[in-house]
Amino acid sequence: MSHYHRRTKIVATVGPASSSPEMIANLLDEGVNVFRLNFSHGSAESHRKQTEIIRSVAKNKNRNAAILGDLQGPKIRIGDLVKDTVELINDSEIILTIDDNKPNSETCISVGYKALPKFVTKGDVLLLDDGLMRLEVMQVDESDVTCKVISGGTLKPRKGLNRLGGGLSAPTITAKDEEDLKLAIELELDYLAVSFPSCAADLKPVRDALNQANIKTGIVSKIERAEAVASEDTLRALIEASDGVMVARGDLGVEIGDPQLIGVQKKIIRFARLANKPVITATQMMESMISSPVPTRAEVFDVANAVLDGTDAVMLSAETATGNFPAQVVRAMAATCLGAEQHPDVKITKRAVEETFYGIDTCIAMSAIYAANHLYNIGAIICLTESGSTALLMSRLESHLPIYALSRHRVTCRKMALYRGVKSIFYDVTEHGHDVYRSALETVAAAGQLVSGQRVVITCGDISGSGGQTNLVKILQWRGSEEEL
Ligand SMILES: Nc1ncnc2c1ncn2[C@@H]1O[C@H](COP(=O)(O)OP(=O)(O)OP(=O)(O)O)[C@@H](O)[C@H]1O
Ligand SMILES: CC(=O)C(=O)O
Ligand SMILES: [K+]
Ligand SMILES: [Mg+2]
Repeated sequence: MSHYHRRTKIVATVGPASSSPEMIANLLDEGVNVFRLNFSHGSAESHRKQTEIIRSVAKNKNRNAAILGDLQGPKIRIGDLVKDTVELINDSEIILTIDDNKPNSETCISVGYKALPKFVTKGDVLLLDDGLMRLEVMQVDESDVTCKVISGGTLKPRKGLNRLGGGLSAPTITAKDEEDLKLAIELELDYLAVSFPSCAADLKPVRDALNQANIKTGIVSKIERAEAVASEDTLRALIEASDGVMVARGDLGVEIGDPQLIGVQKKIIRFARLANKPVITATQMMESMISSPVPTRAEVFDVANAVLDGTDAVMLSAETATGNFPAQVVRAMAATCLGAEQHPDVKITKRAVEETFYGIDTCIAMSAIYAANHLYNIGAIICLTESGSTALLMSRLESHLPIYALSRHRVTCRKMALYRGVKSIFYDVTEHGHDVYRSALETVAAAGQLVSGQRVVITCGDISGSGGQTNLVKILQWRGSEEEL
């Protein structure tokens, strides 16, 4: 009965194509673990309603799905255009202006970001619409930036503007973000993504607000600015100050260039795992499935590559928010993850062999994975966890075995939905008295995991239920529910 489970988690952005209870149910059935609400789109009321729908559908299905809110952040966008679309012709000249009194035309486009002329200089390359169009800065004066079109195309209103190499800075938390932060706290979202932080200090307003509200929402830092990856120390400190990170390839790719992004993705994932933080790989993973029922082979390999890099989760954006095939893309992604996870490199860990552990819980978590990976006839790893930290530590090491994380806190169960290889089950340890091990094994067996005779590695604290730290690892044999242990 023991079967292989997908370890890599799937984050799906909810939008007009996926907002109904029926579609949320479909997406859960196809394997979505985390739903993303993008605060760049939709009203507070729509996000409130969506949160309610996701929670009630997940509850009916007895699924621990997390919700991730994604702040808009200081994304620099062009303003409205003189027409629905404007053609940018190669080698022609256009002006980006911050002067609100200047009339828009096909060659004069307004930009709300007032610091633009201060931050760009002659020779800079500016990218529009996630890099689809390219401009070179020819001349800068007080309110106008005159550019030559290097690579033209059809421009739509309110598209993003980036500078190659980064450096277009604005405060990380905008007035809109402050409102959305309040909403995230009101809704007690499981995770909140902060857009465009350039260093650890940028997270402080969000961290302070969450602490003040005394809620467990985890901060996910979106790595999408050249500055955040310019130095390894900055990147490490940013990851350390976060509860998780996202490789936000849409903006990061246009700032540093796709050829650089290949190595940077691997580095961010490696640093996150070493810092014991979960990591999401995002954007254009199966982009063609917005309008096609099957992914391209290149997309399948891009998703697989992120899995082999060690990502906890892969993310879908417009594919599920506005695409024509939301359920099919989740199915294709799930199948791809399962395929990639067959690679021997991600089944056994080589990490930590020469590391010194400073915490007892870290040592227990690492020992449990090593024991499980090397023990004959083992069916599962089980951890009893209050905050989920043991499950997170365990999932930083590669294994082919499922980590069953049993917690009596609903919020812990939901947050663990993001961790690679972890299956969370709601289980109130305080109701099981002296028979905790047996009931824990029965719980996992009921989930369909264990075959009689298989061994199980289980970790817990000696005073489970009081929040005491994990200090015990035990190996037990499952002999079926009718017999004695
Ligand atoms: N809630 C929503 N309502 C309407 N459209 C949405 C919604 N969420 C996403 N979309 C659409 O899906 C596209 C891709 O989704 P995504 O979340 O990546 O948006 P984005 O604006 O590119 O992201 P970001 O805000 O991170 O820059 C968006 O450009 C938008 O057109
Ligand atoms: C997700 C996002 O914001 C990006 O990829 O840029
Ligand atoms: K956003
Ligand atoms: Mg972005």
